[in-house]
Amino acid sequence: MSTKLTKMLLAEVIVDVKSHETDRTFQYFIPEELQKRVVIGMRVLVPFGPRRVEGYVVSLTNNPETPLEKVKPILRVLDELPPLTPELIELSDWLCERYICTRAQAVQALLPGGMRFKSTLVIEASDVTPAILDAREKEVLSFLKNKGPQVKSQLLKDHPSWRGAIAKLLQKGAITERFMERTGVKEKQVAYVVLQMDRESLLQKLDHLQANAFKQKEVALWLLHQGGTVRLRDLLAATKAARSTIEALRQKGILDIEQREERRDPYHGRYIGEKEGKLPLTAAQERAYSAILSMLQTRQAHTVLLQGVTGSGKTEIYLQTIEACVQMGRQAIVLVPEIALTPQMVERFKKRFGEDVAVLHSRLSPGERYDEWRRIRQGEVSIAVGARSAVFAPFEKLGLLIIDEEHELSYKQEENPKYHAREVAYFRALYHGATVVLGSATPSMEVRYAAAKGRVTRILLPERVNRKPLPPVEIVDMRLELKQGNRSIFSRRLHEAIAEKLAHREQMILFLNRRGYSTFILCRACGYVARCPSCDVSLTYHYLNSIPILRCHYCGHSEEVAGRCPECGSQHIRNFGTGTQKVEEELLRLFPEARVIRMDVDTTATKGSHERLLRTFGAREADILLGTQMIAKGLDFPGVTLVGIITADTSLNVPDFRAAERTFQLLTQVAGRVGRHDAAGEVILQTYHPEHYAIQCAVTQDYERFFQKEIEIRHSLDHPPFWEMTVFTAAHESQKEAYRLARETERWMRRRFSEDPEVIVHETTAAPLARLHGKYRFHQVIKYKSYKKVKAELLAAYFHARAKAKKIDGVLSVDVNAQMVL
Ligand SMILES: Nc1ncnc2c1ncn2[C@@H]1O[C@H](COP(=O)(O)OP(=O)(O)OP(=O)(O)O)[C@@H](O)[C@H]1O
Ligand SMILES: [Zn+2]
Repeated sequence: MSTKLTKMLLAEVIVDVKSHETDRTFQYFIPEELQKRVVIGMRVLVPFGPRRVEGYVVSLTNNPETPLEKVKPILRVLDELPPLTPELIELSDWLCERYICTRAQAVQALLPGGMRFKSTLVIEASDVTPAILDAREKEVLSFLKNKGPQVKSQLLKDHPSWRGAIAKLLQKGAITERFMERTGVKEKQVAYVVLQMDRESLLQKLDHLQANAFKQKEVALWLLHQGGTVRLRDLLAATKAARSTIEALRQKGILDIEQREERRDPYHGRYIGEKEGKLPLTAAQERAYSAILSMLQTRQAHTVLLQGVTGSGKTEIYLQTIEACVQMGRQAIVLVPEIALTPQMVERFKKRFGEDVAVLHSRLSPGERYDEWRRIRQGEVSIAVGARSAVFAPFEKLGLLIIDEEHELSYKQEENPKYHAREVAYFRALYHGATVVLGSATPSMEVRYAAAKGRVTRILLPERVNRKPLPPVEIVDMRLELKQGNRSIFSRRLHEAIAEKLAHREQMILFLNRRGYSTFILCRACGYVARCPSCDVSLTYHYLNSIPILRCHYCGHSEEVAGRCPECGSQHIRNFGTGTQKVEEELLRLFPEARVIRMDVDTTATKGSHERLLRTFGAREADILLGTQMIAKGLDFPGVTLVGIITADTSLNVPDFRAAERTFQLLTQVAGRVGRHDAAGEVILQTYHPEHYAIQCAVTQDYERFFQKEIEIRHSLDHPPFWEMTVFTAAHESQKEAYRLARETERWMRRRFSEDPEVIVHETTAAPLARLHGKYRFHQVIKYKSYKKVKAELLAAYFHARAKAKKIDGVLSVDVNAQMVL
């Protein structure tokens, strides 16, 4: 026994349990038979309380923390290759520290979601029926008997009032609980038929078969003809053979059936054979390319801001620097915002690099994601293109990390860990001595300011590749339109332009950053506005299969539209404001001959719909592409000669300090969709705020002027990039409790930092979205110059207030380096 013990090694394991109390590593011993496979970074199955959960080995040791008899064993190893590299383990530690999350959350952010091992607590009625049950208990029991086994947490969520009854029924033995386990996605195994002998021996063998075995002969010869290995499914389909025929051949040793792994390919080998060569670079591109290349060669971490107007050929620079990087034996990651939304981008990478590219984004099935991820982990590809989470692509020799449209808010994750892809890229660049390239026509204030301070190298591409000027932008003041009696969505100018383009068979893009039919409905008699019962927002009017319906864009609540005001009974209840559905309806009314494609969250919900709509438009089978911000970036259609901005004001009215920046960026991006090719283009911009600097600068597409103006405002208001901002959000059904909870963090931080000029502790205030999902929300904002200084206290304040939150059933969350404060 004792000799065995000295041989035994222990593993320090992060367990998949969602709680700050279990946020440390646990020791497990490594059974003899798993000695070889339990290595650092490996995913294992371990017992935890009554459950079996997934865990991640972060180190190995021989020093037990508790008596060895009490240490439980690792049950199983879940992968062939450890999914976490040493770098990723370090990165997960950094994520915890930087964004205040649990270690399990940090590790899971690094791995493709589908591979997680899940165990869920299920309850069901037993055979025991106790004599005495109260009404509630009877209700629960009959529910379970009718509906069968239920996931406990879900049931409690749906019926919070059943909690007590369920506990009592468990005590009485009337219901039982058990863990239901589900392993995550696995390699896809496919049955193959493999010939077991060479041609000569096969022909001999077939000669000796009985004369009536002609089907067996036919199948064997077909297999020989196919080269000896085919999928079982294909063989059955091609030869129409029965299973028994195959079995007979197998028993004679002529063939065998093997399970082989088959990669799921989200792009089905598309774009193969459509390889595209590189373009000769323009002088400006060449300068940018050489600058990035020389940084790559230093093998030191560098950051470049590639600031190029729309159509300046940034993508070509990405492609060529990646090629150079791969030739150096290193790897590259390219992040694009919501890649599923830019199939044109994927296409360019696939056509340039073919099989050397893995694509990662949320619209892939879990199996496809897992396989693409494994192609990266196993070193089969050198390039990963994807949305935010692709920044974690498990490459081991990273050279280049490119973030396209660097200013996009979607690079910040809104759930734990609330990381910013740009910051993760910096971490990885430092680890690997890699270069980070941040590309944008309208850089974020943070990055442009860092360039001004010399922390980031700025490279400018001031002109479009083809020297085409940026399109002229014409402002239409909608207040004047109204004064002059035009109540339509379209100004006379825009109306005219649409008619003219239609007559010339030219294409156009119409932009409105608001989906649904109208913004809200209002009773003109009493002022009643239909609001969500659980959120502090008005409901949006939609048409769903031509039936009007009211919807909450935050919680998904929907209800019928009343014909009369539910408050005063008046019939003067009308909808106000304009969404994409209403614009579409108006277009069809005013221009019945126009072929319109509407693109927003509602029309692109199904897989592939986004790509299909864009392809239709690209093939010029439609005249007008109408959409939300989904169509603002990355698109390049030569047939488009007009961009119409229905209203520039939607993002301006958002109660957030980035509203002006957002508006300027969006408008510049949309305007950039036109005039990129031979045909001249124009932009018509409708607004009620023509004098606003964000709109004025967008009209002249003058980024630098915008930056100067905005940076002054940020400075005078103590906003980022001068200060970093962390936000505590407290939520509770009771307004008072929500406020008190947020106040806890304020008090804590004040006590530590009231004298410190480099930390600003703001007063607790109601959140702009003051109620959501039935809970009141309060914000408490901390601003500081150095995260290092506040880190420990932020964490302490969070733990302190979270303990209170637990007692009163409230929710407390913290967002470090918050991007949006809603
Ligand atoms: N060196 C080159 N020679 C010829 N054409 C080029 C060259 N570089 C880029 N192009 C073409 O110019 C167009 C614009 O380039 P690209 O899409 O790379 O610009 P971008 O800066 O990424 O634009 P956006 O930010 O608007 O998406 C593309 O059609 C591209 O094929
Ligand atoms: Zn709601």
